[in-house]
Amino acid sequence: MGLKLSSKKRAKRSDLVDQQLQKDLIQENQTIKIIVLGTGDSGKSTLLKQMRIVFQGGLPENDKKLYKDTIRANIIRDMVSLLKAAEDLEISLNESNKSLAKYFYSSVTPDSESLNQELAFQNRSKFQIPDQLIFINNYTWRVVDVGGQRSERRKWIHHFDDVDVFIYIVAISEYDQQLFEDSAINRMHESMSLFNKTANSENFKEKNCILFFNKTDLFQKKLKTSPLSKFFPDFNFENDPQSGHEFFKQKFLSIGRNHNRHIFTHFTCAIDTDSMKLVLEAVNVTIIENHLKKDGFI
Ligand SMILES: Nc1nc2c(ncn2[C@@H]2O[C@H](COP(=O)(O)OP(=O)(O)OP(=O)(O)O)[C@@H](O)[C@H]2O)c(=O)[nH]1
Ligand SMILES: [Mg+2]
Repeated sequence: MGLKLSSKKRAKRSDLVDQQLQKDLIQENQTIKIIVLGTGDSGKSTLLKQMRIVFQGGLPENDKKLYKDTIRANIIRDMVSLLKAAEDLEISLNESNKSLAKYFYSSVTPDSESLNQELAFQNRSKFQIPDQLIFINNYTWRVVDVGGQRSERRKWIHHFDDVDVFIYIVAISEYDQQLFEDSAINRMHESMSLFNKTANSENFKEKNCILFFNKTDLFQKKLKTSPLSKFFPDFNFENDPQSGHEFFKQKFLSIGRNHNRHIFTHFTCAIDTDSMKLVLEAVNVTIIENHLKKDGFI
């Protein structure tokens, strides 16, 4: 039959299929799926931006444009809030402020907004690109960045399959703040309870974890006026950053520690690219070692 391949052709085709399968396997082996979790505002998306700056040499032009529009929209929205508050509090504006006010009010009419600006007024999570690729030498990090507020967390489960590395971010400066979603709840308590739920869940309980204590810059500043013991009465140490770091590190380690995994900790200021470069290089080593161990290479 004409449709039958000669045995030589069949062998060649089979070789090609084998080669492709091998290529796919290598490609697959070298893709590392990383999920970044933590409560709202802890710094997850900022960490991802720094990963792209440090390992990819910057952000793509399209993203920059989107951020520019978002920043502009946020400024306008916040100015309008301030102006409305001034009105409510009967604070009178001088002439130059009045013309500025007119400009800001007119900027929020629907027909004067670009599509991006309009989008910027919606929930910030809509701007998050949940799944981003970062190329580092022979490896591809597939980094999943989710929204951390309570309403966003129900979507997390869709990203839990095949996770290789679990990063959890705590905003250490939030020890004296209440949740945006529920003003009766302390943000640090929320973060500890969320860490308990996720780190000890079926999906992650045997996975190594990289734990970031972020916003150390704000933590340092805040301690001067907002004593830690006021919010955590079991903090019986000097009210200084080092003691505070150690205190929260032990709290989180005691929540997540078990015999099947390591928890690697880092204290970070995610908005500082120079310091994040060093942290992310250390994280890269941890991630590669983790990957090689999983595949039985070391
Ligand atoms: N001062 C300071 N600000 C930070 C730091 N890390 C992040 N931020 C700021 O904190 C805000 C929230 O950061 P995001 O990265 O958007 O937080 P997120 O965890 O992605 O928040 P959601 O997506 O809402 O869950 C942003 O304005 C960041 O610039 C830090 O280490 N220090
Ligand atoms: Mg985010």
